[in-house]
Amino acid sequence: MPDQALPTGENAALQVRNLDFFYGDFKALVNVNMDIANKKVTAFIGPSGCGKSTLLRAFNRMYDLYPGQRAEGQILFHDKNLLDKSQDVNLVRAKIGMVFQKPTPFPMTIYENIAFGARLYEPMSKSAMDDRVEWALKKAALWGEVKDKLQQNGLSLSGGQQQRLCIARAVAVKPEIVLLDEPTSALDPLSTAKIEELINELKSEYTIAIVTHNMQQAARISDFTAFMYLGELIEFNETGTIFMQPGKKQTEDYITGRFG
Ligand SMILES: Nc1ncnc2c1ncn2[C@@H]1O[C@H](COP(=O)(O)OP(=O)(O)OP(=O)(O)O)[C@@H](O)[C@H]1O
Repeated sequence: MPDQALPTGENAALQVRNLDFFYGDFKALVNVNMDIANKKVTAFIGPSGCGKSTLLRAFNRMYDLYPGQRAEGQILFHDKNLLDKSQDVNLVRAKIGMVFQKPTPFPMTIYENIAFGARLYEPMSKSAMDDRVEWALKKAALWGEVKDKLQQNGLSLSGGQQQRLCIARAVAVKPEIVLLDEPTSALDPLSTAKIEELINELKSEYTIAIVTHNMQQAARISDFTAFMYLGELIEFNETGTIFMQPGKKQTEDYITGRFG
């Protein structure tokens, strides 16, 4: 018996409907349908090239930056299709933030790494910004390590700290959803554990979608897991069910390491 029902309608932060995605003529996502649960962690797993990052990048229209890439179908966010050209893409990205595989701090101070994005979306006084920077760094469990060196370059931090800085930068804009694309694959086990702990804390306030190649990580931190293969969503369920009683042979083969 799953300990939580699959998200539907009112408890979904995003509703994905008949989503196809194209890189030029190549169809990388085929008719994806799923709901992303509000204030839960949803993990995306599957072999390399199955479309996990493509799906995540559709959630905040990151692909819009690249000519020749297009999504068809619907991703409903507060009852509106965020794929519609009429939707303000900057607003979508303010509400749906993203953290990438490789830590990507801006080449500026730790303070400015946080303040830069926050300022773009919400002009505020210096003291309000000081508070926001401290708040975001605390949310990302980094404040204690950097509070005395906020004017140091963000690139001077360790890889794990840089990734937490990127999470702080995403959170500083006060998004509703945080997308994490393999956020720990470039990190050592200790930094990975810190980020996993952080994800667990963040989910009380944010909806989180994470792509991971690490099966144990998906099992440890997610409430729901989606298994993808060749651009299709093969199976989506409560994480315990996916790992203990997968419904499809392909899912079972993947999680037991028989392919992928
Ligand atoms: N910019 C691009 N142009 C053309 N095809 C692309 C592009 N990016 C991805 N693809 C193709 O789309 C498919 C899905 O790629 P995607 O990066 O979403 O997979 P993934 O599951 O995230 O893989 P990985 O686990 O290796 O990161 C693959 O066949 C890939 O080759």
